[in-house]
Amino acid sequence: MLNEKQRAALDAVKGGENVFVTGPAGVGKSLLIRKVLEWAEGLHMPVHVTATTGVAAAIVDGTTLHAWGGIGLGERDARWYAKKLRGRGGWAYARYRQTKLLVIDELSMADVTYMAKLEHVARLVRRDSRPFGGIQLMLLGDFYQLGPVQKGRRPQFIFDSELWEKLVSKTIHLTEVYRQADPQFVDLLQRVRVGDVGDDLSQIIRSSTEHSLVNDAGVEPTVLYCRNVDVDRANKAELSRLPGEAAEFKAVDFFASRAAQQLHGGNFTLPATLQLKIGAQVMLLRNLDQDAKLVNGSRGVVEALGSGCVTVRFAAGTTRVIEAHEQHIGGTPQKRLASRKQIPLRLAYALTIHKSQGLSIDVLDIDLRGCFAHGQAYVALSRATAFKATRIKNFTKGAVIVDEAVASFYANH
Ligand SMILES: Nc1ncnc2c1ncn2[C@@H]1O[C@H](COP(=O)(O)OP(=O)(O)OP(=O)(O)O)[C@@H](O)[C@H]1O
Repeated sequence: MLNEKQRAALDAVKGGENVFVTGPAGVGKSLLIRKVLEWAEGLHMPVHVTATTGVAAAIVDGTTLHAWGGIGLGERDARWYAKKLRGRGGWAYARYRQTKLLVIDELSMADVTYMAKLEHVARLVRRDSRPFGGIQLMLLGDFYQLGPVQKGRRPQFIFDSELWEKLVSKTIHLTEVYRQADPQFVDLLQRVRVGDVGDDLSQIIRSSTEHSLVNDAGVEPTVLYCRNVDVDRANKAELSRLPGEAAEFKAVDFFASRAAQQLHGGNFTLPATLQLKIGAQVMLLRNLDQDAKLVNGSRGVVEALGSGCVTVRFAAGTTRVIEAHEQHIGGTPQKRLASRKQIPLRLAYALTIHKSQGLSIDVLDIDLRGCFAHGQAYVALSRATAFKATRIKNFTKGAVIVDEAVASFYANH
């Protein structure tokens, strides 16, 4: 059952508004997307669900916004893309023409320049001068979570651009947090979210290092790190500790052209090579069975290795044979543009905080050493479902970084 604010958001979408749905982590933004889809399916309304990153897209069973847009990184002039899309006809063109409602999840990570280019291309392709060429938008995200990745620079948030007023006609704040049941933990997270971390709170957070994390069905907690190097090191070290030779699964890639390869080759969420041993801790990379709680982010332990399949005992209690899955980027099932076939698993001893945005993680070990980005500590902590099942190492007040622009956006909206 949707709560009042979730219903208001759904009604605003039904009423044709360009809605921005925001609020803390775990308030049901992703759930709302599923409700919008159910409504739109009943009307046979063409809706496209996208997210700003591949990981976030997999959580809501959508594609990346880049795959929807079909303009690569958008480095050229909007007119050039519009001409090319029109001239080629094809699916990218049809997507622009047919989409009535475009859902964009994890908007906080949207790149402003890219979004402005996409909006302009949509107007040109659809020959419609309204914002986004008249495509209705449902935008979701929390700007207190991670922002766009811009090396060495302060992130530029989309709400700070001229585009914002054009894109959003209504903002709805969801406030009821569902991911965590304990009100004290919810309050702790709210304070970390806005950077209100005093000595009292720091002490409580540091006391979490004494929590003994219970293993659910023999699955070790996943450690969230700030940096890729720490994640790779931890995953390799843990795998090498297991006895025996690792089995290697190589992905089978398909690209319709060299351009498709250059554009999409690095965008798959499935790994190019996957090394596993019996006993290895893994994470599922696709939504396999919602009812059995086998979703993107579900963790388990490898029980058996077959040829082209892996048996995993999941923390939720189920054991499943996981077979290769084909991930498509761009194109359509009839006309592939880029695809990768691979077992949808990755080693899950460790994960970067950036890759965890959007996930719920039941038993969580966090190492905040080297925290460098706005929202990073909050994203890590808010993945947890219970404080007692969370351990936070290397916490300092300095790890909680809040961009002033975000604070003033929420003060004014
Ligand atoms: N109205 C509701 N009643 C009961 N449970 C709900 C409701 N809305 C959401 N939930 C549950 O709360 C949990 C968190 O929801 P969801 O993942 O959609 O949050 P989110 O806002 O997208 O989080 P994040 O910002 O971290 O991506 C999910 O398990 C979801 O099923």
